[in-house]
Amino acid sequence: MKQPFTSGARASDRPAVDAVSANGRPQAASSDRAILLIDDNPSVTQALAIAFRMAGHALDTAAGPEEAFSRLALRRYDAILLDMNFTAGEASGEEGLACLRRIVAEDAGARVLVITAHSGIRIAVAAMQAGACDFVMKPWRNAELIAKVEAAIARGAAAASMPAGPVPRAPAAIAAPPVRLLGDSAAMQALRDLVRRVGPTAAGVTVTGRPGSGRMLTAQAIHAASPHAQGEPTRVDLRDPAAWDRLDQARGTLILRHPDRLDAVAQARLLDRIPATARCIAIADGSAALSPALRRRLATVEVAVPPLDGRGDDALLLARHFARDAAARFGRQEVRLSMAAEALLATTVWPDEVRGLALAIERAVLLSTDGRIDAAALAPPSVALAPTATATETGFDLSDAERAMIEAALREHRHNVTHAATALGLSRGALYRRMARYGL
Ligand SMILES: Nc1ncnc2c1ncn2[C@@H]1O[C@H](COP(=O)(O)OP(=O)(O)OP(=O)(O)O)[C@@H](O)[C@H]1O
Repeated sequence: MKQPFTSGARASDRPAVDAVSANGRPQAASSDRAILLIDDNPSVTQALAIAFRMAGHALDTAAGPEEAFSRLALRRYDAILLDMNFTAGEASGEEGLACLRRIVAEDAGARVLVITAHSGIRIAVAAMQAGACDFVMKPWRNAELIAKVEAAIARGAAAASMPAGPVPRAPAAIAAPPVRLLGDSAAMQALRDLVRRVGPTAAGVTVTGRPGSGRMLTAQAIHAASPHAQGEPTRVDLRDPAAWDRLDQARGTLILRHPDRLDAVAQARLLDRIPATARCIAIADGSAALSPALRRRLATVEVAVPPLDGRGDDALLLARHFARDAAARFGRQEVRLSMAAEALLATTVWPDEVRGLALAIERAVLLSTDGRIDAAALAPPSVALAPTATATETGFDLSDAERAMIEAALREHRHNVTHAATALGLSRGALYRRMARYGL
């Protein structure tokens, strides 16, 4: 069971504030520290957001691991506060431990403080063993909690300026967010595991999969898990003759795009040009077209990125992530996906895989006027419920997707056909005809 949050911080508990505004209210000092709180209890997140703001720190919140990894992919946080249970009735701490292990595996420098129940010593110990840097027990005093977070950040900054370890880190304030391969499907968990295993080795790795599925992101994740992580990888698109000159200067990681599209002579030339000390990560449609000699150099291990339609609910998870990202980049409020939009996402095969999905979501965020994305906003005009469109033309399975979208829209609008039709971008008559066709 989750412990109730005690916000009973006395005035003396409150951290000092730097300034007082004209209206006499305390004004938040601005540190450039960014902290992420992962907790599903809105009263905890709201109370702590105020307490941290008073102490001069920005606090972002995530209601659970999915949102947390999305936020962690968008920016680097100086510290992360992690509750250990997210499901009602769950008190084992296993959910928090799994989340902690993934955070630390993807970013060895992450400063994670876990929040445990007052009797949660066993969980606190397991968390420290798994890589947490401190723990806080419920109920806490805000000043104490903030002091612990500040101390963790200070220790992190000191560690970052120490001589480099095997996978050195750049100082948090200037570093880009760590590479995060998002997705909770078994296929994506297996991909992350493989990245973790091959990343630290010197083995040549070829990342294969469909264009737009995340091959470059996977190559970057392998590089990020390697001993060369601090340096920028040298990228060479082998289709561009002018780019070949970069091969000669390559140090550390060399990311080679499309070696499989070279003919046999060019593949032999490539093998001669790759510096002996370079760690190669190739990106290819498949490894079959590589000559045996090049395969030995570039594809000791093949890492296959799964197609998006084999990743279950990941399309939805990614859609929410891209919506969050787009809203931040375009200066829009965060948008919500309607049930019909979610139904569409669950059944659509995007022509350009994850990139196609990201594009559709970004467009929908930009064009949304009411903070939500409906199904009609997601399908490009040529595929949106168009009677002439076919599955082969668009990759969009009309029979399944259309029925699911219509059912979802009707459910969402409590069977008000006019409202459901508007949400779907159809006239009432067109919706009635489709309802009849699907027996709805
Ligand atoms: N699992 C994922 N989590 C988060 N973002 C993802 C994921 N997979 C792909 N993306 C994003 O989708 C876009 C396309 O991915 P990426 O560039 O890695 O594809 P690719 O397979 O290398 O495509 P191409 O070879 O055609 O350039 C990028 O913006 C990438 O960050």
